[in-house]
Amino acid sequence: MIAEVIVDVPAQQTDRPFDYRVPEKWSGMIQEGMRVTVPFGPRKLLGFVVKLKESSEFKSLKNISGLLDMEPALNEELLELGHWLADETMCFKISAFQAMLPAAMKAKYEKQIRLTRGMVVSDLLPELQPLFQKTGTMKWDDAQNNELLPLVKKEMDRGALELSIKVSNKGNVKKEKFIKPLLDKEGLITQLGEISKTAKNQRCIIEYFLENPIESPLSKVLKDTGLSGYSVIKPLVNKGILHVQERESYRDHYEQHEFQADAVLPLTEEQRGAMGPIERAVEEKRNETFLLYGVTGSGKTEIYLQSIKRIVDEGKEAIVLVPEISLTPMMVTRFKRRFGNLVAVLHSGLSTGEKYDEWRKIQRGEVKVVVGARSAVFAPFKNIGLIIIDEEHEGSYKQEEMPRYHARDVALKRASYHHCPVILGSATPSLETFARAKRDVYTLLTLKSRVNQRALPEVSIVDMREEMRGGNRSMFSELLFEKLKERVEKGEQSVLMLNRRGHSSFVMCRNCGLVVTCPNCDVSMTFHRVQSQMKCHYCGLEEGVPNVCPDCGSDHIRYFGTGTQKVEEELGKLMPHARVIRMDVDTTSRKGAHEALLKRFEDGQADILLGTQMIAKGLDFPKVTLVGVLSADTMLHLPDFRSSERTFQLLTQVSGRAGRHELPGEVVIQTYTPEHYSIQLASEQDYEGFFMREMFLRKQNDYPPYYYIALLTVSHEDVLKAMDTADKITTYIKRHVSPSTVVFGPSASPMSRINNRYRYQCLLKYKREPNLAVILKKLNETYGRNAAQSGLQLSIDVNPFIMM
Ligand SMILES: Nc1ncnc2c1ncn2[C@@H]1O[C@H](COP(=O)(O)OP(=O)(O)OP(=O)(O)O)[C@@H](O)[C@H]1O
Ligand SMILES: [Zn+2]
Ligand SMILES: [Zn+2]
Repeated sequence: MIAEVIVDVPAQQTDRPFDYRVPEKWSGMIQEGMRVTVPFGPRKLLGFVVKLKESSEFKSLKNISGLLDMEPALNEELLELGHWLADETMCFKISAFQAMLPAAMKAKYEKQIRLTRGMVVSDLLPELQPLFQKTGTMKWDDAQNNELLPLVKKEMDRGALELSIKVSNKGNVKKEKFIKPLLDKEGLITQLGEISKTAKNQRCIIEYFLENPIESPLSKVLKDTGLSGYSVIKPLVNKGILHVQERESYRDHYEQHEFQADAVLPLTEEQRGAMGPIERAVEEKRNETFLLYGVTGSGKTEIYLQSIKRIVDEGKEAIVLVPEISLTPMMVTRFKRRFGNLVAVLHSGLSTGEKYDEWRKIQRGEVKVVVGARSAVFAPFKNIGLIIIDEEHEGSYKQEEMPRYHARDVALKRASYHHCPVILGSATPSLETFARAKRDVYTLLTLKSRVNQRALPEVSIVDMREEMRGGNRSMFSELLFEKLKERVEKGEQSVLMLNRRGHSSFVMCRNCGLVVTCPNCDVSMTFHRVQSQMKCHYCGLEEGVPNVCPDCGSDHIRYFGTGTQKVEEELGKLMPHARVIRMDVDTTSRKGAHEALLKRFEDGQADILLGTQMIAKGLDFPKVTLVGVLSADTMLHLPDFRSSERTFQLLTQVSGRAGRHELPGEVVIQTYTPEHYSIQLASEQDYEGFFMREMFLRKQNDYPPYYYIALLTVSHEDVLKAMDTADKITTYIKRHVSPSTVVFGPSASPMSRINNRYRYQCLLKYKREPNLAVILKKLNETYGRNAAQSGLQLSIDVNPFIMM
């Protein structure tokens, strides 16, 4: 039997299957979708079996050298999905397959030294013998660290040792010992009588099993008895009193949490109206896409929960996608309380091992629901009954690296395979989605009011230019300051959002106005207070703050702008009594920090939650009655056609955090452009007004959803090379597209240099471009082929989400 294998080399030349012979011993076992190891040139590589066949057109084939899976890592559907993903997003097949699997299943390549066939340990130099005694191999790194390489080299030259590569999973399966008594109650009592009084620990263990005569993990036994180490158990195992078995176990991030089951809420009339069509689609196994368009706090999540309940009751599975930053403990709790152990959670806060374990639970069908960020759309369920994408407009659903996929597209593709419905939910749907709903491509379900008719918060806009003219130089307007103070006094909570993009602290010379920029990228360096360092957020460069201006030599060099740290400082000065929790990349980078901060706020240990965009979504705190936006317009002026849309969405979302429960809410938006329609309409919470206005502009400028776009970016260290290639590419495209497609460029990218690479781009706008796939493929082949040698990089983004 022959296997077609896609090997683990993400490059143009290797982006096709290679034929290998399946050794006789594996002929019944090997299946499509399994991971194997194969010899490839001088190396050994991981690969995916994509097809099994009887014969090959090639004569001399190498054998598959190892099996990494006992079950296919990718089932038939996912394998097919991988091919589709590679075609749609112009990525390598291997990148597509790996994107669908947890990181733990990527290959770990380890150099090792082993005895050459026919050699025995005693043939080696005496110093090396003990090291090869056990397995006949040793790790290259160990040899290196122990200065043994010269000896090893000698033996290799003489042919006694050889180098090999061990391919294994990056992550491992956790094993745990499980202990159970082999004797009944009476037996244990008898043993207790026989054991010496001084063997306290052994007695303690026996007494434990008298109380709990069931099998328990070693860790639990030790924890409950306060003893440590397996060594206290071992004598009892040797005596035949206890039995030990090592088995696989799962690492559970939520082990410490207890989730109490909660009641299903009786739906409001509006909610029932939306549930009806979803239920019918589920019943009829119809592949229908719904847009659940409901204002913030209208009870969308409750509808998700109840729809999923139906699916699970039928024995089917559901995928729920939530943006990474909304995947808060609060959200997880809602699902865990409803579905208990049937829920798997996948988010970036989990360790590699925890993610791997959640994935295995899904693959084995031990859970029925997965709640997760973008990549959870690839959950290896076999019988999907429903896919939900909450906050469907969110940018984090688009992956900004290879494969550049959008989770929404993948969800729709999977739903059509499984003949099941999809629910897209949002208070501020993306223009693309709402337009489709208006044209009846998607079924529109609307929730106009908040649950229990709670009013949407009242929004005031403050013109910061006038504050300035009035002599207020603080970052707080008088109105916002008054309201904040009032909340602190009344013991109510406030949320303050600083829209950070482009407004984080920078370092400037007050004498000549120079702003310190990154030497590798054309962006200003960001000042970080804690380490007193400047960082470039694009290339990662870190530098100390200069004492004198590099340009004019003045020592009046200071940091400026309103980073969250700066706001925190100012709050400390203005309202020394207020307790503030700050949430930004700096305070949440440690594992679990995000959760802990939110918990403190929820428990009422702070008056003000101050943060970046990450606090805008999903939070549902009863005592929050005020939301303040410090600078609404920082995103408005970015060179991206979606900047108004993003501003509108963000302001609406963050406003929705106020007054969700008994207490009414208020919102204060500070801005330098109060007249802008995004800000005006967000303050009126008028999504449809915004939609009309923005659609008009998109139509005028030939942008999505009227046109599709594709963005090609060329980068090279040599500015002329980058420019010249972009020019060639643009010319090629212009010559081959149909007349209705518009081609722009070549032009410098908005981020014209990142990490010392100059960037040029070419932009296509098209309604229907039958040649697109062929053109892009051709360009990829031509310019991707020798990427390593030429130093040229071409990135192709079909339907880009960020235009930089
Ligand atoms: N039928 C119902 N009866 C009573 N309370 C409900 C009902 N449905 C939802 N709620 C409650 O109303 C609040 C808001 O509901 P939910 O979080 O589901 O809204 P949402 O539309 O998903 O919110 P957002 O998108 O703004 O995060 C929650 O506290 C929820 O428990
Ligand atoms: Zn200066
Ligand atoms: Zn940089």
